[in-house]
Amino acid sequence: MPGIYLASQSPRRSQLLTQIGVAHTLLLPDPASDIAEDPEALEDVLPGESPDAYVQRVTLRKLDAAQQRALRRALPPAPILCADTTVELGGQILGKPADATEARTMLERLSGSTHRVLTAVAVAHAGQVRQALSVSEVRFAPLSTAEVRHYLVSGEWQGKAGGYGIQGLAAAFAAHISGSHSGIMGLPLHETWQLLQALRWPGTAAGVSTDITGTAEAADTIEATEALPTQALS
Ligand SMILES: Cc1cn([C@H]2C[C@H](O)[C@@H](COP(=O)(O)OP(=O)(O)OP(=O)(O)O)O2)c(=O)[nH]c1=O
Repeated sequence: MPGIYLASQSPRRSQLLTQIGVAHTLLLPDPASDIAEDPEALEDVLPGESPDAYVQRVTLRKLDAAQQRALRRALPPAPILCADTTVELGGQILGKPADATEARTMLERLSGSTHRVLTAVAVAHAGQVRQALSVSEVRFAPLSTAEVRHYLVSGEWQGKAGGYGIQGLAAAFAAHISGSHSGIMGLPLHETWQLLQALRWPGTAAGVSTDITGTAEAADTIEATEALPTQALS
């Protein structure tokens, strides 16, 4: 069963895709042209841009860079999937903290309040681009100084939008969540599955068919994962 291309350096996104049985190959930037094609270099928020518009724009930039990468490498055609996650508090975007001091500031701001986690996912295939936006709300309990310090020492804030990962220690801080748990982690699985189904891609055909039972569907998708183990194309 053919796989899709996942253009993401985030191991979580690959794990989440595997969780729903979508075989995939990583399509990562060339180390030599990292800066030229790295859309994060173009991640500045535009004047007046809303967080929702921002996260979708960045995702489409990532997708565009990934499509060019696939063309340059003359890869066999298959859907290319990208995503971007950002945290929004009081209309302000909280990206990935650069260091522990910035992570502390973010955690102190998130403490005792509700923020939104936005994850945009986009897929390109056969001249079509489809995109979805997952919006979740997370309410953090008031955090003590000791809790913040302990969290900073764990290092789990690194590389995470808003300075925390819901899949780790910070789960203890989340008093209430509404939306998509996988979306908060970086890849909203329901929306992703819907996008892939809309393409009628064979790797997700089990989900497209209407005459397949739940058991057969699960067997199909497991087979698909095993048939093409995840590998990096860097
Ligand atoms: C809020 C939150 C974010 N995150 C992560 C998801 C994303 O990996 C990261 C936000 O960074 P992104 O820029 O979305 O993604 P990335 O740089 O890790 O990977 P790539 O651009 O190559 O796809 O924050 C969690 O893992 N858990 C959480 O609870």
